[in-house]
Formats: sequence, C-alpha cells, structure tokens
Amino acid sequence: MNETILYSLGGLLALAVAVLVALKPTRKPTLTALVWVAMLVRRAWWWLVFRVTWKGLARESGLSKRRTKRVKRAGVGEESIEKWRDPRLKRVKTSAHSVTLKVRTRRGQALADLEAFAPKLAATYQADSYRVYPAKRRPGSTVMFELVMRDLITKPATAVMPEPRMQTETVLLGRRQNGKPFHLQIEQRHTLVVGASGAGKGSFLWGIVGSLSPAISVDAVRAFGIDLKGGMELMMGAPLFTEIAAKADHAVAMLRQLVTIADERTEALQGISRNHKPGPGDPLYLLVIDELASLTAYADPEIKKEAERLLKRLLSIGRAVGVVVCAFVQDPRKEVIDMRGLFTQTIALRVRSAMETNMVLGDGMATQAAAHRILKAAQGTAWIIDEDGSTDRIRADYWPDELIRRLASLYPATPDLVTIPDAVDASGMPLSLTDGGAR
Ligand SMILES: Nc1ncnc2c1ncn2[C@@H]1O[C@H](COP(=O)(O)OP(=O)(O)OP(=O)(O)O)[C@@H](O)[C@H]1O
Repeated sequence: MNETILYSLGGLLALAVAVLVALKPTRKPTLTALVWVAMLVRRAWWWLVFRVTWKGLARESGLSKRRTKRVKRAGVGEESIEKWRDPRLKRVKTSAHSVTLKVRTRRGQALADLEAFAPKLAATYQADSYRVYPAKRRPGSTVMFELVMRDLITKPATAVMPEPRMQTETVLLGRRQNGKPFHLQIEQRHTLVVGASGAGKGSFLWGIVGSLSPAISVDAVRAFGIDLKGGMELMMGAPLFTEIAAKADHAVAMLRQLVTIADERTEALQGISRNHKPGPGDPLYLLVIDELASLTAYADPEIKKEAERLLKRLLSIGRAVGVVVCAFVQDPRKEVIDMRGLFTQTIALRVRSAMETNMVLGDGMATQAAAHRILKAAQGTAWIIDEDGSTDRIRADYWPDELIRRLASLYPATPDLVTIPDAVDASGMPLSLTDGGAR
C-alpha cells in the first residue's frame, strides 16, 4: 500500500483516539460525537484513496497515455525519459455515503472513453452503484462520476398520505440513490414504466395516481384507466378514476374520447398559449394504462390496430395540451411497444437483459444504467434518465392497499363523472364502485 495512505490513516486514527480519550465514551453525546468522528475518518479515507490511486488506476486501465521523450543532458548525453498524460482528477468530493469525482479528459481523449470507464471504476473501488453525469462547467471535456459506497435505498420505504394540496406538475415517488427525494414530472410528459413481473410497477402507478389524488378531488386532474386484466389493479382505487376500461372496445372508445379532447384543446389554445396549465374545472387528463401490451399486442387485430393508431395520435398531440399518458408494461420488445419513441420519459425497473435495458432507456445505456442488474428483492428500484441526460437509480415507496383505499375514499373524483361499466373480478363477476373504497 502506498506510504502516504498509511501515514495519513495513522494520523487520522491517532486523532480519533485522542478524541475518544478526551471524551468519556459512555455518555450519549459522546457516542454521537464518536459516530461523527468515525464518519469523518471514513470520508477522509475515501478522499485519500481516490486521490492517491487515481493515476495508477488510469494508467493500468489504458486511460492514460505514455510517451517517451529523448532529452540531452550535459555530460551524460542523450537520455530517454518516460512521461504520462493522465485524465485529470480535478475534484474528489465525499459525503457520508458516496464519493463524487470530477475528471477532465487528457489531451486527445474522447469524453465517451471516460464515461465508458465508470463500471470499471465502480468495481475497482467496490462501489454498490454509480452514475455518470456531465459537469456544469466544460461539459464537453469534463465528467462527474458518483460512486455510491453505501447504498441508501436497500431498505424499502412505505408511502405516506400525500400533502393535502393540489399538485399537478410533479409527484414525489421515492428516493434517489443519494438519499434525496425523487420527484417525477407529470405535466408535459408521457411516461413509460417497464419492469418484469413483480418488479414493482404498482408502486409507480399508485405513486402517481395517489399523489395526484388531492388534485383529482378538486377536478384539477381527471384520471382515466385502461386495465384489460379485468380491472383488477385499478379497481383498488376506483373512486380516484373518472372512468376505467376493463375491456378492449371500451378502451378504444376511451382513447377516442381523449384524442377528441386533445384536438379540441389544441384548437382552443391556438395563438393563446403553447402549454396548457391545469386547474380546477380545466383539468390535466391522465390516462393510466396498466399492461400496455394487452392493448397493443395481444388484443384482437382490428382493435389492436385502432388502439395503436389512437394511442400514437394521443402521444403526438396530447402532451402540450394537458392530456398525458402513463403506461406500464412488462415486456419491452419492439413489437410490443413500437411507440416507445413517442414517450417523453422512460423508467426501467428490473428487466431481464442488457438488451432490454437498452430498449427502454436507449442504445448503449446498459453500461450506465444497469436495470438488468437490479435484484429481485429490490422491488420498486429503477433507473431513470434525468433532464440533463444523466442517469440515476431510484427506489419508489411502496403503496399498501389500505393507503390506496383511504385515499380513494378521501379524495374521490367528481362523483357524477364516474362510470365503470365493464370491470370484472377474476371469476368474471362485475365489480362495484365500493370495491375500491368507501363511497
Ligand atoms: N416499492 C416497493 N418497495 C418494496 N416492495 C415492493 C415495492 N413495490 C412492490 N413491492 C413488493 O413487490 C410485490 C410485487 O409488486 P407489484 O405488484 O407492484 O409488481 P408488478 O411489477 O406490478 O408485477 P406484475 O407486472 O406481475 O403485476 C408487491 O406485492 C410487494 O410485496
């Protein structure tokens, strides 16, 4: 091990022991102080390790370039000396759980070479996860690596009642891998959520609908649902929906209705505003499609064709005029969601292969946002792409059935708008409105 690291570590330990001796270790404030010191020592250790080992790692991994120079020395003659050009480690920033490196390319190096280095960097320093994002200054030549040294989202969290205020722009869904809250943009976005069976798509579905429920109750949002698996998922919060379609022909009629609304709004907003701003009585229309494939791939060919046509039209014209789509799907194969490009944001929960990650998040994303490596036990965990193009790992909060039912009874959609004509249970029996909540 490098001597500098050894000496520095020794110094830090000595400091920690000095603090220990100076304070009495059994008192509670002392214990807090000790934890604090331990954290500082760990952060200092990380800082040192990265600072001291960076060049060696860059050289071993082929990121640096070696050149030999011949120099003349008086009395010695000509001599060759070796010089390295390394990508420059401009900053090392540590927090209680992560290390962020700011690295500038060396001369003649492409930014993509540095970005592609992230998985090796994370493996070398045994990081639990990582993300790569552009630096604020000189983003053409400087990249940020965030290495998560202690995973803050391994433990699941349960959603709580949303604040009783009308919000339509974003919803709070859970936590980012650095522990900060994760908000999903709803207005002006069509969202596609992909995840294998049991990956936790329900957390996103109810995170969106549940968080919008205060706005639903004042008619600032109207939620429409398509659930061709007999309405089983959406019926849990049925009162939150203006309408739920559990059969394909009803779904097509619903799509047609929403396309008409979007067309009318487009005409009404022409020359007045480029973006619709929802409010009570002038709502954001939210179409939630649980298992998109059942509509676009496995349905009757005629219905499938018409549903696809209408959905593509809605995805093309709806966003700016306040008619947005949130679709959930298990299988990201192209034939299932060939309108994937029309969605303005995609979320990848656990998927089955690197190829599927690329299909959902975009070509080449599997190395930066390895959704196929999410563990089965980490339900609700997903990779997203932020507005600035950087990737991040997040975990949605879990929505228990009781919470959904409570919200449905507290914030129902305007009652005279609610119609659920063809929702059925697993045995084919019609489901009543009260199955979803106390109304
Ligand atoms: N955010 C979460 N945190 C912890 N556990 C979760 C979370 N979301 C879901 N789970 C657990 O995972 C199980 C499966 O979740 P969910 O039904 O949402 O998966 P899904 O992706 O919708 O699957 P399918 O497509 O088969 O319906 C849940 O019953 C719950 O126990």
